[in-house]
Amino acid sequence: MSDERPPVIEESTAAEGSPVRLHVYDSVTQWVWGAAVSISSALARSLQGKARARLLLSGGTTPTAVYIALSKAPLDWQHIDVALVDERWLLPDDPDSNARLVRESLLQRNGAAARFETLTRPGRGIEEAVATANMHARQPTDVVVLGMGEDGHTASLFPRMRDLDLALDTSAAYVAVDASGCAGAGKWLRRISLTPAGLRPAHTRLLLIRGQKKRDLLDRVLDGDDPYEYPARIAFTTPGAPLHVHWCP
Ligand SMILES: O=C(O)[C@H](O)[C@@H](O)[C@H](O)[C@H](O)COP(=O)(O)O
Repeated sequence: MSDERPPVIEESTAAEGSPVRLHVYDSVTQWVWGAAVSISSALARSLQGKARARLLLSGGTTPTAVYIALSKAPLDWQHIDVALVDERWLLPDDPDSNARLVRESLLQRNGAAARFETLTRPGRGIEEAVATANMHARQPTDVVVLGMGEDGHTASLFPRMRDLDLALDTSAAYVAVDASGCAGAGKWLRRISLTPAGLRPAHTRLLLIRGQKKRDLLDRVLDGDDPYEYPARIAFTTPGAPLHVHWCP
């Protein structure tokens, strides 16, 4: 654990070099639009320099409104590849799958033109699904949108999860995980998750959180660097782009 907290700057015009930049909004509406504009600007910047941009999205309850707002952005969506940060071991049309959430929120309106890669497919075993995800992950990732659970998990990396060390240390972008015994995983114990190695190449990293509980948790998460205590720490301890945290009460 480090003694020093990473510097946090509570405004969007943060100084260069800070590993964590906190964007604070007064209302949910401002948060939704602020986060959506940040994601769409990052994608537009990426598309200025190359033919395709790649966006990785988390599930959970928090980001839906942001994905709906983002789906209205006037982007060159047919040149954007959308994939998932993590997935429960469910078929993509399952109401509890992250694929379904992204399909119903982002892949609508302008966003309907994006190319979407699910992490699961009918008839495919979990190791095969992970191998395919790792093959897709060879394409450069531009933007990663993370969430954080109340136990300090991010993606599907849960505190005290079996084989968390392997997931944290692997050079693979995705791994299959077994979250047995992790209350934060709910009833979805088998999952596929992005790893720090998968996060590392992204040019833009965002963490979307809301509410006082998550803000207090964020303070604890930022007050150290041990990912075994709070796996969400990989969001700012993994070398690479700074982490933009978008928060509102
Ligand atoms: O599929 C998942 O479970 C997510 O990708 C997960 O990592 C999510 O981001 C957090 O659990 C936060 O979820 P909430 O927004 O619901 O708190």
